[in-house]
Amino acid sequence: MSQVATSYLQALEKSIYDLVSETSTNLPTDVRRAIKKAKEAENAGTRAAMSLDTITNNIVMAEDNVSPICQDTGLPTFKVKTPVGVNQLEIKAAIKNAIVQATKDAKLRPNSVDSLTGKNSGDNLGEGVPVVKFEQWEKDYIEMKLILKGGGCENKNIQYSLPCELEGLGRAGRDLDGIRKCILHSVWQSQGQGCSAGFIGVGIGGDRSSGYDLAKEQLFRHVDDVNPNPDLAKLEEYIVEKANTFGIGTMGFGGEATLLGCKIGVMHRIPASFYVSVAYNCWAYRRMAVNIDPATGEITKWHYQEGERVTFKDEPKTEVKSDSKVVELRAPITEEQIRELKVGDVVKISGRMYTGRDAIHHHLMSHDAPVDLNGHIIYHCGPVMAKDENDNWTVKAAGPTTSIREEPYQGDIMKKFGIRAVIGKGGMGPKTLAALKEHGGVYLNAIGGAAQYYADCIKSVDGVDLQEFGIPEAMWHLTVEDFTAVVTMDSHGNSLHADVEKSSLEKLAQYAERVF
Ligand SMILES: O=C(O)C[C@H](O)C(=O)O
Ligand code: SF4
Repeated sequence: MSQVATSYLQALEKSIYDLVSETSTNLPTDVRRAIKKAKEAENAGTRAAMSLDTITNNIVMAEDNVSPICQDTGLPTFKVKTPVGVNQLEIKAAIKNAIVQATKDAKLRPNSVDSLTGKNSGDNLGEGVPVVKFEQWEKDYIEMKLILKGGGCENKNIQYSLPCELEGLGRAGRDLDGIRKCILHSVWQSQGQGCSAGFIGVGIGGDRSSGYDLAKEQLFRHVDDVNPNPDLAKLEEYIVEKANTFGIGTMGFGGEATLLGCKIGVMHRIPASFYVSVAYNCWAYRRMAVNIDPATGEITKWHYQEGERVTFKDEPKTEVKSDSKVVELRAPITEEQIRELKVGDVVKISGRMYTGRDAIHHHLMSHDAPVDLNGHIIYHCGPVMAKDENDNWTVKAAGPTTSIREEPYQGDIMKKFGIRAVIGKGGMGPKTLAALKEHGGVYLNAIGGAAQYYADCIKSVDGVDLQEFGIPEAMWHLTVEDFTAVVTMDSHGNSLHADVEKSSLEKLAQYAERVF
């Protein structure tokens, strides 16, 4: 291969690596502005304001450390437009190489799992992973867009087939008003589980797959653009305004900011089908795009950076509200200590905790635990890990994962092993709530996506079990200091999540009347 061709390929790979690293570690300017607006909407001292404080601290830390904003770096999805004549096979190969390198450098979590065997490939490659979609265009440069959309918000995507019946809103018919109801419902059903305050992309029409594609395509629009279709522009504005009256708030803790953006696209459908597809994206809205010179492989432009840059540095700190009790916890914890905790209390944990998520919960149902969990704390977390120069594990990113997935197991496992506390995000359901009451347990909510903030609380990694499940799913033994979380389900039958779900349903029901 000629010298020119080699240096083009090297430069291209480096450009893609930079795109991946930047997307994972540095939120775009338009997203930062939306988060700043959310922060300004919250009353100082509330749980929502404190959570947003943690989120903005985390954004600063991720940028400074050049480390993932959230540990779940998602399913890397590239959309590439190329001038006629550019070799797409070379671009695909360069994307794969860049992904492997970014995974080695802990800019991405190894996230590609064989769906049948459960084996993690370790390098983010796999059948259909990463997702790369090409299109040709008339322009003379390459445009490459990337979105790293995590699993928790992906799980909150929803597709409606009209006509349908919706909780709180009644019948949604095949017209603009039916569409309006579906979109409002989609935000409500997400609660805090997709790490609200979030952004939604909506696709009207198409079939089941093209509808979702259209919804996801909307996530590449600028947060502050205006839809060229006046009906959709009106609907987008309406949805953001009304969704922010639901009172779901950041992480579902209650509050003013629930939805930071709504972008709607439309396409034709066939007579029998009428889909409204909604793609929910967490606040950690990691999407970026670059233009690349096809002669040199160099980046010529970064997108989403227009306007005033919000750094979140040197912002005044929100103090913990005076009526929240702050309790220090250290495992092993007694039942008496747990029974004293009430919903709304803030806990600061120091000492040992163990990670455990989907594979561990499934495993513990039918196996012994590798360590004594009596009185201990399980953290629903799949971290990004790296080895330091002495071959010791270090934590690169470690926020909570969505706890509701463990609902079928959690109560049984707590009782079986004597676990006293679980930390996660988004809350859990009635089965776990009943078990917390019976056994003397507590659910602690951490701030989803705040992976740098929590990684900083982890002072050492003292061991690991069940590593065969892959890095995110292994049981990591961590020593933490001042790891802060909020009691959102206590041992007296109280659940903030159940309360917010109920009150937000009442708010949703106020919008049942026809508007469009
Ligand atoms: O997989 C994770 O670490 C988190 C996930 O994105 C989630 O929101 O549950
Ligand atoms: S943990 Fe939250 S912020 Fe991170 S990917 Fe999942 S939904 Fe997004």
